[in-house]
Amino acid sequence: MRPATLLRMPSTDRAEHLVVITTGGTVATRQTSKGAVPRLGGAELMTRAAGNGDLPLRVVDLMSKDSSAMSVDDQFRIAEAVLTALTDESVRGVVVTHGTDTMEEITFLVDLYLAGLDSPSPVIFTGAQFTDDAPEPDGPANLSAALSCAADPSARGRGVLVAMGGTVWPARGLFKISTTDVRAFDVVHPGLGRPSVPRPASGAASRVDLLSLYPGVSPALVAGALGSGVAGIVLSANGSGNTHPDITAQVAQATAAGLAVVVSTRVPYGEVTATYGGGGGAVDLVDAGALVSSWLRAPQARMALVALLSAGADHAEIATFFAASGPTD
Ligand SMILES: NC(=O)C[C@H](N)C(=O)O
Repeated sequence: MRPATLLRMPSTDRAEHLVVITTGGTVATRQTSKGAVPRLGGAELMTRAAGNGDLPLRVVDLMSKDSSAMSVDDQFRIAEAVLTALTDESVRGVVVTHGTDTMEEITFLVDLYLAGLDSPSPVIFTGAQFTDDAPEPDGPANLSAALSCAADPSARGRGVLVAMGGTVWPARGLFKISTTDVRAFDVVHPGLGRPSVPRPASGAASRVDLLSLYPGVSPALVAGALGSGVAGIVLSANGSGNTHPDITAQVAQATAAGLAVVVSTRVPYGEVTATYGGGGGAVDLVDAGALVSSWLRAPQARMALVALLSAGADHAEIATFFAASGPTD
């Protein structure tokens, strides 16, 4: 494989190239006496990668963070960097290196905005499960695969993709399935719709909480969120969107106060449909004013709600978005 070449051209006279945006994550991580932390910048990462063919690379070292430590502002900065890169006509594709812990959120957020653009250029995220100084780091192969994918004409127009562990996944429906396996991800369904959301003028304007529900959960969980100034709540409920009746009463209070409440599930696969009643079923939650996210799991449903509320979407527009996020076939 040919080693990566870094672009050294003035910005006014650029040849076709790929942009690599680095953000940290295990792919850039080394062991220290205080645990593994991101240490490598883009130039060092590129010495380990190939696969970009004849296309030179322009590297943007945007941040160096573990993905679990990202703020929503960081996530919007990453989205902005990708979308800005795509405005340059000489950019054939964008690769983003990122931690795997919250890969499902960032790839989904970027795809929400990419879906509203007229840009077929591939946007490929990648990362690693093993640190750069591990005996067999997976980062170099993943990075090379991401560069190949970004340079591959067949990746054009497919939205944000994730290349890792020898597989390429779409962003919509993605979730992390293993803390250690190189096959780190799966999707709830391979062909989900890609409704877009308008970009807000200045990043995320709305805070959304994600609450995990379980037998015996305290209704104070929802009450606490309601009193904390959030604009929306996503419930990671049980089964096909069910919970305890005490939660339903709190949801009714939250929706009456103007909050958007969206029901998802902690179950990885299958459709969430309002089927059960009994006080805490999804039928009751919908009666209490909640919306159902039939396919997007809680982390991506939360990101959707952050973007929708930041764009000023109302209840009907939020419902339309989730209805359009199911399988297209
Ligand atoms: N494999 C990884 O990248 C995990 C790391 N904690 C991160 O998300 O940044």
